[in-house]
Amino acid sequence: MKTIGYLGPKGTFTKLAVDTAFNDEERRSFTTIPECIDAVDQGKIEIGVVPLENAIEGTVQLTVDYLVHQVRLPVVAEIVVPIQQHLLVRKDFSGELSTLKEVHSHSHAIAQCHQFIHQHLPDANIQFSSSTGKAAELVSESKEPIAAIGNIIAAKEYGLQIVKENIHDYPNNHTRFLVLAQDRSVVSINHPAKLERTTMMITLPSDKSGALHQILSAFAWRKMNLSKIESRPTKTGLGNYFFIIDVDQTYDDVLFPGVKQELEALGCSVDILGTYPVYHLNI
Ligand SMILES: O=C(O)C(=O)C[C@]1(C(=O)O)C=C[C@@H](O)C=C1
Repeated sequence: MKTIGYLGPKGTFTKLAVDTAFNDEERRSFTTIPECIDAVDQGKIEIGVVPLENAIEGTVQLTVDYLVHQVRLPVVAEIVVPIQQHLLVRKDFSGELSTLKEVHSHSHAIAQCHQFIHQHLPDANIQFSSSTGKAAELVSESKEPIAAIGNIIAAKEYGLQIVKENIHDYPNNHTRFLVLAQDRSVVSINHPAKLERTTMMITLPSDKSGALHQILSAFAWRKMNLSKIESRPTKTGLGNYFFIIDVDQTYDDVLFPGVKQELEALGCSVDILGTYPVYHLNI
């Protein structure tokens, strides 16, 4: 039986994404994203699912950085799920929201609810946790008037009440999760894929004027549709960046090798991080 690792503990959005996409594979919870990625890399589990990007807060930098700088694992699928953030407190809490002393959650969840916190919990200390599930667990074990931001499953798993629903600051809140595996044949998601995507990493030669324009031209004249371009530091010195580029089509033997050749001729280095189906799922 295959095992799927996820950012845990129970009640996280990552777990929700896993349960929505997969059937009977075994699940194993990890406290951090790197631990989950390492376990796939070391062959302790076959599949890992980690958050990549949220519609409100953007990229989960830890995931990108760890995959680029530490452990290169193929991305074999992407799962996109809606994200509804709720304010969770213990069932015996009956005070006003303004009396809550602390609000706990994952940094991305906190960021998705900044306005709500600003308006309704101005005196609460913000405490970051390794996941929304961890925050809910912590609140359930505390006697203090504190809250967590998390989902409905976390409320159920940790016996908490939802005092305020849908507290994320913008509608259409979704998160992209990456499915990582050494062998893509072990991954089976029984839903129709919405599209195919290829993620590339491109490092520019230093200080070459017009380099980014030339990179984009290589895709543009081939009519290849980019859905994301983001720069990240190479961690080799100030001003040194690489680009992560998502192309909304599957890797092929004509267009992609052509782009690669053209970019390498410009002095860029090009890596394919994965070519994979994208599943938009409803929880
Ligand atoms: O803490 C969780 O529940 C997670 O699964 C992590 C995570 C994230 O890293 O973005 C996933 C989805 C939400 O956007 C908030 C938090």
